[in-house]
Amino acid sequence: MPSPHQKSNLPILDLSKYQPNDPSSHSSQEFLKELDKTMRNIGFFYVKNHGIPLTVQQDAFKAMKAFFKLPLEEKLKIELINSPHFRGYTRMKGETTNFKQDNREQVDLAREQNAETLEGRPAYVGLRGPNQWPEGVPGFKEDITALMAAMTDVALILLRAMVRTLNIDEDKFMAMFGNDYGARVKLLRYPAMSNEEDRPNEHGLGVGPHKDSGFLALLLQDELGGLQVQTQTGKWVDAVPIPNTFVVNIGEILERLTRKTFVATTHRVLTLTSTDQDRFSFPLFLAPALETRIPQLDVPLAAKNVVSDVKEEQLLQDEVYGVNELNSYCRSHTKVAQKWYPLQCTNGVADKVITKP
Ligand SMILES: O=C(O)CCC(=O)C(=O)O
Ligand SMILES: [Fe+2]
Repeated sequence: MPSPHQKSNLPILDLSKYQPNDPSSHSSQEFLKELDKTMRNIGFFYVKNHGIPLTVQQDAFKAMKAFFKLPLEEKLKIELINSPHFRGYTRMKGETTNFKQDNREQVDLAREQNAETLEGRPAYVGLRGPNQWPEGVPGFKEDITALMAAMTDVALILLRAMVRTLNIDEDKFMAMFGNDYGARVKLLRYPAMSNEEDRPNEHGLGVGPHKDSGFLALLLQDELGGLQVQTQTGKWVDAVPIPNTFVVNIGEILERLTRKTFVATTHRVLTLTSTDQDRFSFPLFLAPALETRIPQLDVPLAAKNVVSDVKEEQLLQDEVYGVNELNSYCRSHTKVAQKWYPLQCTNGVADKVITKP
């Protein structure tokens, strides 16, 4: 079982203070100052007054719960293995993080895109494509899409604000990933420790320690808890659920870009022993276009000694973002990766080679 942890007062930022069209206003400046401080320290915070209506949040959660209640054979109709774009359903314990099986089931979705010809192109192009939508839950696509879209808007506002705190030209920065940014979501169900049918593994981790690979993640969690963040000194603290807030954490791109001025947050989810209810959450991951070469900004390497349970070799290895994203699928969804990318995912590491015709 994971080691004991401590509760902490993680920062809560008020997004209504920030006016993206008037970043010099007093309240915008206040928000940016607080954001800057948070980003340089824990790199993890709650956002309140985000403007996403409760009904949008609740409808999406209802749709997600209804999907997970469907019989397994129904869920398997949209299984991830059908999709070279890594979109679809993964059954309980079907994913691996930090070398351990996760205790969760999930649906992966992303911005709706057309599949592209792969011939003569880098393998990661295959990550773009359509979603698999289930048929058994009326209104599922609409409800999930509505929350996804609203969260993408908030994530983009936050990213621009983060860029602003670094004194970088926002538009120049944004042009780097243009209209083709990636916005992926996961619908997640973590069974309770007492769940007989889906008994979690004894290691007690819903998902093991990891950093998210993109710019940032925005997450809506239910009221049960279990999410934890690792501080830069290595302590695990509870991200206690706060109603009508979203949780934000920094991804690896911002760490690489800023030469560790911002450090990607290490986090994990515990399977709680104190509740007999299943936990649900809905993270959105904002990332650059797959082709983007991730530069390093002209800033000094931050002199920080950051403790993390995530090993360096699990982190971004390549300057092309798409190579990293495919890399992480090679590790987390081995079977799907072996079916669609057998050459590229040799030894669990995505090859840079152009797809063979
Ligand atoms: O479910 C959560 O609270 C966190 C999920 C997460 O960190 C992830 O899927 O990357
Ligand atoms: Fe995560």
